Amino acid sequence: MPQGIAKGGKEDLKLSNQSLWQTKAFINGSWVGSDSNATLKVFNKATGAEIGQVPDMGAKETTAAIDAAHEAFKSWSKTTAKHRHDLLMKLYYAHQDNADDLAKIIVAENGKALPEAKGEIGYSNGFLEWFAEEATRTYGHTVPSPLPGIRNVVQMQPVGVAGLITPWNFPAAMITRKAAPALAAGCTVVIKAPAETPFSALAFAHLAEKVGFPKGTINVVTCAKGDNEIAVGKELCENPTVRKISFTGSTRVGKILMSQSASTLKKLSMELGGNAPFIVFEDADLDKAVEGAIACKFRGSGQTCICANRIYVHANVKDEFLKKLAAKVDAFKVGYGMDEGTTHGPLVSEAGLHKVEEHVNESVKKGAKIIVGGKRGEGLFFEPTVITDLPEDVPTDREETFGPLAAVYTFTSEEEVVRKANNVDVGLAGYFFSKDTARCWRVAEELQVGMVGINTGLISQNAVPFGGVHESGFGREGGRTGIDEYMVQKLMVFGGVN
Ligand SMILES: NC(=O)c1ccc[n+]([C@@H]2O[C@H](COP(=O)([O-])OP(=O)(O)OC[C@H]3O[C@@H](n4cnc5c(N)ncnc54)[C@H](O)[C@@H]3O)[C@@H](O)[C@H]2O)c1
Ligand SMILES: O=CCCC(=O)O
Repeated sequence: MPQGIAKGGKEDLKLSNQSLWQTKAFINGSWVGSDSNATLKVFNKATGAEIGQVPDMGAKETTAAIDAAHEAFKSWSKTTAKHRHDLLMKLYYAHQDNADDLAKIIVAENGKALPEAKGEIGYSNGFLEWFAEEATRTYGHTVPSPLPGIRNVVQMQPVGVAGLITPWNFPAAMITRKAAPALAAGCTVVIKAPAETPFSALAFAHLAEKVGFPKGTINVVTCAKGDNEIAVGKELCENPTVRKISFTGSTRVGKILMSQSASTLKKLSMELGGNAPFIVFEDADLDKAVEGAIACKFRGSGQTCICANRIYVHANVKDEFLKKLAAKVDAFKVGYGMDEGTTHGPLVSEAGLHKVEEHVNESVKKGAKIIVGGKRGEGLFFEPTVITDLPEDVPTDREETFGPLAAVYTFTSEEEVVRKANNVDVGLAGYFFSKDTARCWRVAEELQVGMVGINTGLISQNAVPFGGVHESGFGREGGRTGIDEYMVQKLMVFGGVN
């Protein structure tokens, strides 16, 4: 249970590179406070210690950041792809050199355990490297014309200023997954840092400044949750200078941003919530399935958009699966992420904690059985929990828990489980375990999701397209097409070529 209470302030982190810890926002190449001098306090999610304050900005500062990005776009968009590649690689190496410190910043502001934070930094830095390389491959194409004397050329051009709105669950990786392709394409960016975890965003800006990104190419606006967050988001969505919005977060907020962006018809990428099914067929390798469920369900203490939310296990193997799963969950060491041996951290907020508690309590009230955990701990901690015997119409059927709750259902046929798996409005990730090759193809094709893990619980990689279908949003991040989200096709038709 929670350990290390009363520690976790910024000094405890003992950063080798203190300059990574920036406490001002970054606009037009300058570190600035808010116009009103208002600040927002940021807390260590495990210990409750205040770790620092950052400016609480609003629409006015956001407009200044957009103007700066617009000015910088004029020259940045004209740089060669090789130049952008070289600068992004410098940024990649700067991140690699500071990897340990960057991971500690994530532990302090997000709460995940240090090994997992290091994993996030590896993932995050990978986007810088990947998109540095993709910068040089933004090929256009030629099209044979049906008309005489005509030659068609399609060139890829950067869309313009991009507004990037990122969540707290991957404070570093969600920024590089958006900013790296944007910058590689020739766009300039305004990042709205999450209120819960602004320091990783500011460390990113600091390293970008150090390696020589020109002023205005990267701007970071910080703000508190509530009115200012809404004002910043609205300005990004409604300001006609911004030509692209990329958002990762809840479906609820994604819909608001999409409707705000309609006034200026912006190009959009929406990476929204999920409700991932995780299916264990009768013929699955159960040890591998348990390993996959642990990795996928409890990553970030269950606070990832691709976490398993509904674990369906064939009735004939359910008891064995549950026994193995419960033993592993029981062995977690929950606590402050910098403490030796900690495997899992707290939730990010009281609202997040409350949601997990509600999901457990409502399910139990309707007849579900708790196998492990089930209660709040101190502060923002919730015991890693396994429940089973879920009746019809429990919260996990309808929405993602976004917390350390493994809800284990049973099924008896492939048709039944695929139908249940698809019976949600969202479709981000899905997983299943089976040794039957034909079934693997069949179920992978039938699941209505953007990404499917077959005999694995880990699917995230910088080299593959990440994104969903239905109310999980649209657009793909990472992979070969990730840079296209920040580019537009320009058709050039040359006449008189006789
Ligand atoms: N897809 C994901 O990775 C992801 C990330 C965070 C939360 N969620 C989902 O959302 C639920 C609630 O968490 P939450 O309240 O942090 O999610 P949220 O969607 O409210 O917040 C996500 C991010 O969006 C920003 N945001 C919120 N309202 C905004 C607005 N009006 N304009 C501009 N930006 C705004 C915030 O910076 C926040 O960090 C979670 O339980 C989970 O289901 C999903
Ligand atoms: O939660 C959102 C992103 C998760 C991931 O990239 O693996």
